[in-house]
Amino acid sequence: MRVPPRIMRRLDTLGKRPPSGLLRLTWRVDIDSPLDWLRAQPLLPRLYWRSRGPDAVEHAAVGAADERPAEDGLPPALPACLEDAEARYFGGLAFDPRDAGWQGFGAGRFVLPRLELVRRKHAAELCLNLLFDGRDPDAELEAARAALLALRDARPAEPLSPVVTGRHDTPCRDDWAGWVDRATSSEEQARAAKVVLSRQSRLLTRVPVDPWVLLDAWRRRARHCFHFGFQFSPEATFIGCSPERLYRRDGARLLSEALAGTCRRDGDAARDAALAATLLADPKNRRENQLVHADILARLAPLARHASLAEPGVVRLRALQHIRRDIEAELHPWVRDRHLLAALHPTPAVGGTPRDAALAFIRRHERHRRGWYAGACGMLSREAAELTVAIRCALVTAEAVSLYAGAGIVDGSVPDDEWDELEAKIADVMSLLV
Ligand SMILES: C=C(O[C@@H]1C=C(C(=O)O)C=C[C@H]1O)C(=O)O
Ligand SMILES: [Mg+2]
Repeated sequence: MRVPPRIMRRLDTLGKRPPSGLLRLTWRVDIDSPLDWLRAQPLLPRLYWRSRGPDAVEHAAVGAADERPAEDGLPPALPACLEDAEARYFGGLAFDPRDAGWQGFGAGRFVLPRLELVRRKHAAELCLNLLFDGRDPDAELEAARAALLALRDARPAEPLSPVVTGRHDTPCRDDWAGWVDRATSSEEQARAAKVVLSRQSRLLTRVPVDPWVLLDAWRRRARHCFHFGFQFSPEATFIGCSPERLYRRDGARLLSEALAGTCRRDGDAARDAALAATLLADPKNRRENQLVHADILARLAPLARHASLAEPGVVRLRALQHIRRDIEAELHPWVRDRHLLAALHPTPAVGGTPRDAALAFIRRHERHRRGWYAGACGMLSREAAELTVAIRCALVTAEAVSLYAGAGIVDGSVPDDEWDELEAKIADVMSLLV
């Protein structure tokens, strides 16, 4: 891939008198499909992030100019030299702050990419990040040159074909029914009014699935979702299309939401509307949602000057509908993303409430490792941050695609119905693979 000569010349002049802090060198590129570009790049990590909504900007990134592991399951503070910069870190946190995470992913990590491709509606640009924070400036320039040399042209993909040869569910249906009965028993209900239980469906594949090709096909069926992908090693890639925002922060203005409570769609507008009305009136589904917004508002209270809750609405996805209530808050000026993540994650939409009792139930029963499933992932910067709740996702390895789905178990939950809800939540991605 051609890099403008002025960028190379700039690196040469920087060698003579290196600056301090972050330097971003940017140039226009002619790239229509950031995912086709990303899958052609040899450099790791490979990262992809697109926020929700029709005007969202696409980010595809490779390599690391800086990398911050999240210790204690909390996101790292961004380095002081970046406080003024436009630097964007991409990454995520595992679901359980006590879990070491999946192999290669860790409890959490955020990366300032070496190269970031940013695509807005009609234009794309590449940005090279150089960090002069006391490290050897020559080594930094050398790493930047090597990253530029490694750049490859976008490579259009072969379409996906069915590749699944087997499926293993953890838990199986019987164990699931036992857990739901247990979580809804009066004894457990006294401890946790809501526990979100989950399942891993490991789909064995005849040939390795290209995670970026799968994400590209999936995102087209999940238009009103966040789209993400994280690959830190050749062995495993985490991708997903999640409808759920953990939060978006613009300066001190915060948007969050309670997304919980689910029913199917019927392919017909009138029947969809009738199902949505039933959903909004259903006590079990209302309870699932109510426990989420009550917890988010309570946790925001010490961090915000004020916070407000919108009326319930229904989000329509391809095969499902969810109850959603938007939350808006004005944060105190001292609040950082570390505080927000520590307070909000994991919300009762994916953990349960009270948090400790729900996590204890999950740790006691679930045998698969959630890793980054139901974690928080997205983008952090000084000015703004946005994180999605990492649901509707898949971990892609050479031999298998593992899908994850959970359901909020509250008083009134019926094991078979909750199992069907899990099936509906993986239906979109399944239909691309089998
Ligand atoms: C946990 C998941 O989804 C969550 C559970 C929901 C529910 O039980 O109704 C709905 C949306 C999410 O809050 C998942 O998709 O894995
Ligand atoms: Mg539910």
